[in-house]
Amino acid sequence: MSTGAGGDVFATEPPVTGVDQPRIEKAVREILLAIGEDPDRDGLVDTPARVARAYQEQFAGLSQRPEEVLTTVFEAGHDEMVLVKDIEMFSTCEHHLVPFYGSAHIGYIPNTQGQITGLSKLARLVDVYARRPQVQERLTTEIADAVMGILDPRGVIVVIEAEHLCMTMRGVRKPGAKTVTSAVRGVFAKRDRTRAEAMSLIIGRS
Ligand SMILES: Nc1nc2c(ncn2[C@@H]2O[C@H](COP(=O)(O)OP(=O)(O)OP(=O)(O)O)[C@@H](O)[C@H]2O)c(=O)[nH]1
Ligand SMILES: [Zn+2]
Repeated sequence: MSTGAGGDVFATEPPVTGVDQPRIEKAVREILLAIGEDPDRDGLVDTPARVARAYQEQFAGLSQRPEEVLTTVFEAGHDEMVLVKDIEMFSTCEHHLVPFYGSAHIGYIPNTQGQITGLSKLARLVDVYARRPQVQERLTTEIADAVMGILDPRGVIVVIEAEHLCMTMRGVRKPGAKTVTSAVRGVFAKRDRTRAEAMSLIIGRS
């Protein structure tokens, strides 16, 4: 369980360049040739352009910033835990460029002014980081650090459960294996009982 403090996550953000679609098209054509396929046959002729469009979507998070997404901040005077669980997420394993997918759960305890954000904004934040080449551990800590850095809550907990297609369809071939990662900050790192309460709400165990 990662317990490091948030803060410098924004300093490591990649530059916003967007996805270069013509370059992807050229590269995909090369890959098709390299696997011994004919990129000009009927079924494949539009594939490079399709993949370029799909990558535009799959990697859209590279040109989004967490602070653009976690915008709506209310002062609701609520200073107890807020937990959004079972946020469906799809990401791309940066080692093999195949999907890993599953659920993200985000809980936080607002600061003493009761600053909260819109619930959908937490799900949008997951997408900002998931739509990048990722490893699950970094995805988890980046979400936690962004919530910490932007909402300044008393604490945050992020748990992600995912299946990696690189472990399912190739390599070790273990369908069904789930990887669970967590990152806790603030009171969730300091207080066992607070963390246990959140964990029991998230996965029914403490
Ligand atoms: N920690 C971590 N490992 C990951 C993640 N996604 C993929 N991996 C692992 O990254 C490792 C890459 O290992 P390598 O030995 O370089 O690559 P490989 O020969 O394709 O490895 P195998 O998958 O074992 O066939 C594999 O063990 C993957 O299971 C992730 O999100 N987190
Ligand atoms: Zn992989």
